[in-house]
Amino acid sequence: MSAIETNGLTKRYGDLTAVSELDLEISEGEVFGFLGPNGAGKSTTINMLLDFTRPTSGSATVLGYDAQAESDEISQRVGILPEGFSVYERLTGRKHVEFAVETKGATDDPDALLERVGLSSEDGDRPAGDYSKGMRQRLATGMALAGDPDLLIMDEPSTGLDPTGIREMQALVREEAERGTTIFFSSHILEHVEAVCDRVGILRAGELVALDTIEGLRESVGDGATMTVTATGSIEGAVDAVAAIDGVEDVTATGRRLEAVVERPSSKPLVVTTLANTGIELTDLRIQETSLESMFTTLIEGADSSETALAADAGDPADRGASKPEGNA
Ligand SMILES: Nc1ncnc2c1ncn2[C@@H]1O[C@H](COP(=O)(O)OP(=O)(O)OP(=O)(O)O)[C@@H](O)[C@H]1O
Repeated sequence: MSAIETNGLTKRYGDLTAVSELDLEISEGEVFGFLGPNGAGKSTTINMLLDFTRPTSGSATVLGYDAQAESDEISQRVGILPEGFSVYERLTGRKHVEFAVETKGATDDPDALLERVGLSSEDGDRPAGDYSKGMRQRLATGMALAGDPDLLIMDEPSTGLDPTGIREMQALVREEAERGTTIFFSSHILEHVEAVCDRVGILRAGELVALDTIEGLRESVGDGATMTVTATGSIEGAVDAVAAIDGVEDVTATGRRLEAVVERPSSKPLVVTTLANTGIELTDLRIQETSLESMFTTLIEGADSSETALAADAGDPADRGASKPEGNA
């Protein structure tokens, strides 16, 4: 059974197609990164999976249940970290978690859940209105973990977290995945997605423009990594042999140093074996990968464009367009 399956899932708001004919299949236990610039349709997709928004056409199943007809079954088994989570100012953090545990009909120890997300028992005693942005995000994550969900849906989970918080969040995602939880993780912070996701889907203006592992995406986009090798003696005689390798370009050598641009990851080891075959002994090898940012720019905007809303840095979340659940009425 797939954890999430969508077939032709489409949402239109008047003339605007927020999500267009989305076909996705996410396996159980997979950590899936859902990427895209602001307004690409990530939250709208999540809202349809959780039946907060009704699709215009198409269908979706979550944990084998129909997203519309069986949304109650789904909500019992899914932990949700919503975008723009707001707290009940006067209620303590612990009360929030207790509420989440009760809603799930579960028996988790609230303090254990708080501890898992880096909040102490003393933090749990404080009104959540006094929490910092990062603490609120941790609290929301603790609430999402109530009842040991089979699927965690996290909309921009790193919002408001400091670098330590981000590392802890990534560790938590990995831990959950090891326990067999499927994780659907929406973000536009590429590094965070690369750090934890098995596969990524990239949405652009409601359309899925890529679906692969990060490594697979590098392969398909053309990696453009720069390899610099240093040899024990002159390496200039090896330029032609290296330039003849498929996927290797712009080979230059001066003295003991050779530099080449490698378009495909699979060509990198070929550079090393080719040099070894010509009897050259290497003392150093450096690879400067293309930044994730430029790779995603290529995927989203096309190679010629310099403009992209997708950034390596999230910027201020307050600047992002909020998409609130619209309810089913
Ligand atoms: N209730 C609504 N009514 C009208 N348009 C909407 C509504 N909700 C979303 N949209 C539009 O649908 C498109 C997709 O929005 P969505 O919030 O899904 O994007 P997103 O990828 O989650 O963006 P972000 O990264 O900024 O959160 C946007 O153009 C948005 O303005």
